[in-house]
Amino acid sequence: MKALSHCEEAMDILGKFLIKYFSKNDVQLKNIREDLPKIIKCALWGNRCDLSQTGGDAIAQTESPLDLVESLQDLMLADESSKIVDYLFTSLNESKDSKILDIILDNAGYELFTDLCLADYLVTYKFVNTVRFHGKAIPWFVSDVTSQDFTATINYIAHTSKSETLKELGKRWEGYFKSGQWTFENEQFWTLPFNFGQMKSLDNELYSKLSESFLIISKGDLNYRKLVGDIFWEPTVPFTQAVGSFKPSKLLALRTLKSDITCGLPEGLAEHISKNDPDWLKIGKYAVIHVDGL
Ligand SMILES: O=P(O)(O)OC[C@H]1O[C@](O)(CO)[C@@H](O)[C@@H]1O
Repeated sequence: MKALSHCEEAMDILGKFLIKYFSKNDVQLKNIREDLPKIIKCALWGNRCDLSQTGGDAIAQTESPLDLVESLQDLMLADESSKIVDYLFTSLNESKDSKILDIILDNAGYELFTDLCLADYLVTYKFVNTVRFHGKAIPWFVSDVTSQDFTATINYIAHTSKSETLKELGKRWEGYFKSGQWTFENEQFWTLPFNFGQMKSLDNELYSKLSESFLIISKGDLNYRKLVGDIFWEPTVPFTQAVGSFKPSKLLALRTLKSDITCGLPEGLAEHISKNDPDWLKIGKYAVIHVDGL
């Protein structure tokens, strides 16, 4: 909760941006096309704020999240966000009313706030109709979201926060849960010692559930490791190949690098960075956006 309340200033900036947007009746598609990648990248960089990086001490995100997106662009080693934006826009014209977004969550605190903002943006502009948030059944990797964290976060934002904007946003989110448009689920698979490639054979029910999805978003470093089998791939091996048999639906992975697994990088980039920045793989400074199925 400290990690969340310490970031109130940054949350307020992002919250104001969204609320201003949501209250306009004449939002142009061209503005959404420009802003959607920024909201996606706010959720990406939210993954820097991870208590496992500081041995449990709260990290404060104090800068404007939207300014950060621009200033951190050079630290993105792969950025396939345009593929996902194209996919979302192309599908806007489909009359399907059952587009499910699944978000495989990572950390509570500021990161969860940015995930909720992204979900709200995608629901508000009808890119998806429902959202299933997948958290952990037991506490996991210091700050991973459990059901208690999830409820406490929405409660804090809707009722305790000092910002009227955040309160408004929190109440919108309570409404989504009341109506059943958003749900929180915490299947056991996420805290079992298996890679996602093993899901189909070990937890077919979950795999089938994810197969209904219009888009799956995987957050963070550990989920990414599980996606690519926790294998030391050559850095240039395509992400799609590293993901292997885990193909329930289209997939978007948002990860800041905190462990020594890489893939999907341009030729020579890994060698170049490791010369100048030997700890590059472990400090959450660099990031990737990878997609599969597109
Ligand atoms: O919260 P995230 O982004 O999944 O980070 C977890 C990562 O942090 C570490 O615990 C330490 O950096 C890694 O072993 C692990 O992959």
